[in-house]
Amino acid sequence: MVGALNIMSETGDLCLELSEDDPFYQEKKKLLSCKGLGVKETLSLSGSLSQQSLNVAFEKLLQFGRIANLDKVEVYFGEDACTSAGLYSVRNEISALSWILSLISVSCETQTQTETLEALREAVKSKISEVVGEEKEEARVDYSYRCEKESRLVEWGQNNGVKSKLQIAQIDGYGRGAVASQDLKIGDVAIEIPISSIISEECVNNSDMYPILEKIDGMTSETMLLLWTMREKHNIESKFKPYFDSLQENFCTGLSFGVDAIMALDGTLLLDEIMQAKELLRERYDELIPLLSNNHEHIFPPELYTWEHYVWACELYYSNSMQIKFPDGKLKTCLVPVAGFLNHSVHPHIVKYGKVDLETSSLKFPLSRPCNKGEQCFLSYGNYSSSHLLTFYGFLPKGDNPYDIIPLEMGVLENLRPTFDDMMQNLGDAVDDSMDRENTGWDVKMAIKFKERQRKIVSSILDSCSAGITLVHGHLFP
Ligand SMILES: C[S@@+](CC[C@H](N)C(=O)[O-])C[C@H]1O[C@@H](n2cnc3c(N)ncnc32)[C@H](O)[C@@H]1O
Repeated sequence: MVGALNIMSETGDLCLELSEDDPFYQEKKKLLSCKGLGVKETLSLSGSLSQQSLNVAFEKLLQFGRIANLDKVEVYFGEDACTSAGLYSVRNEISALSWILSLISVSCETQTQTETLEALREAVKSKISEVVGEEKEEARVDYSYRCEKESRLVEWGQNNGVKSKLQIAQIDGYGRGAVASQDLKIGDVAIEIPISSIISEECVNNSDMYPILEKIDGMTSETMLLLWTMREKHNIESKFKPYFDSLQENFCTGLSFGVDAIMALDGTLLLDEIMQAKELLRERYDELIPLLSNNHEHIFPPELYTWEHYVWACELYYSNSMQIKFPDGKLKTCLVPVAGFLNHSVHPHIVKYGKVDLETSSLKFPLSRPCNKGEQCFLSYGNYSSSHLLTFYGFLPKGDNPYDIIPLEMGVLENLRPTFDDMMQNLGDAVDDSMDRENTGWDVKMAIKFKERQRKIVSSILDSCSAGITLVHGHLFP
């Protein structure tokens, strides 16, 4: 819980409090104070409020909610990431607004507060549509694709306690995705998965691998799970067989980029990111595999632990795993069948999903903004830059990605311009459109697309530098 809000019915006050359990309590306390707010705030909602007082109350509630709902990256950038309109990120805005709504909904209200709270609820809902307004679109479903493996997994889910209000389909530009099968409103749970249907370290702990792996120095629970997955994928008796059968044979992330694609990335920071990630994987593999071959071939069959199988498993975990907080308080890396079909968006419907519900022993995916029947339901994987998404997930998000733009200070504009001029030169000229795209590989196409985007960003930074410099000069030498 990121904060608390209660209504004290006798006085009609609304009390907000930042929870001391918040992992970024100190940082958020500072950010609140920058906005003139404390960790405890009271809003007076007694009687019927004028429109102006209501606006003031809503603004205060939103400012508090935004800071209480900042995630790790947003806390790190803090005020630097805050726009003049007070927005930190779309994810944060949706998160803050749905948080406010959920708190208002559960509050006990007296007769006099009903009207005020209803007006506040309306204000929150209209703000949510304002933030994501342009993002409502029907999913373009490819009906020629017969979702056989996917349907088998959905059926397996139903037999294992999975509840879903989404349908799995092949969607243009996204691979498989989840489409709302009915109109869903804020707070509705789109998918619910019992913990028994989640793949986590428990699976390794209950397997014959565990006694061997636990004796290996420096072995982490993530690596154990990776090794378990590499073998379990081929186990025809596996409880999770329909899940493994539904996975792609090739993930097509940046880690699988071939030489031509790597060359096409020349001059970008992504080239370094991919090369470093690949080298790290190779080093880990070379250290790990000899430890398994020591007399344990029956448990770790060498043909299942090849370099190719290892990269596949790493790509699976990079692109499909989730960090889930379990009732024992531990954060565990998990694979979550069915929910793994949810794609990412910078305008997500689901932002809060990382914690097992104690009452139901299940993982719930509640909506933070409405999703109408026929629309694709999106998750937020996190505030990632395009280079991270391409390296580890193999896609570039639609439209501009706000996390590509590092908050810049006016004072450093002069210093930045030559750096970005150099970067622009290194990126070279735009690719000739007449290039033979028909015979270009998927990886080269993606590399070229990434480079085009980088060119656009660097060019827009150069424009901003020039505009900023002109502005500063204008002030100094009117
Ligand atoms: C958790 S899976 C989601 C389901 C996936 N589409 C499938 O067919 O299995 C993550 C992968 O989905 C794809 N993906 C997720 N969000 C996307 C987006 N906004 N645009 C394009 N592809 C996306 C990427 O290939 C990513 O590695």
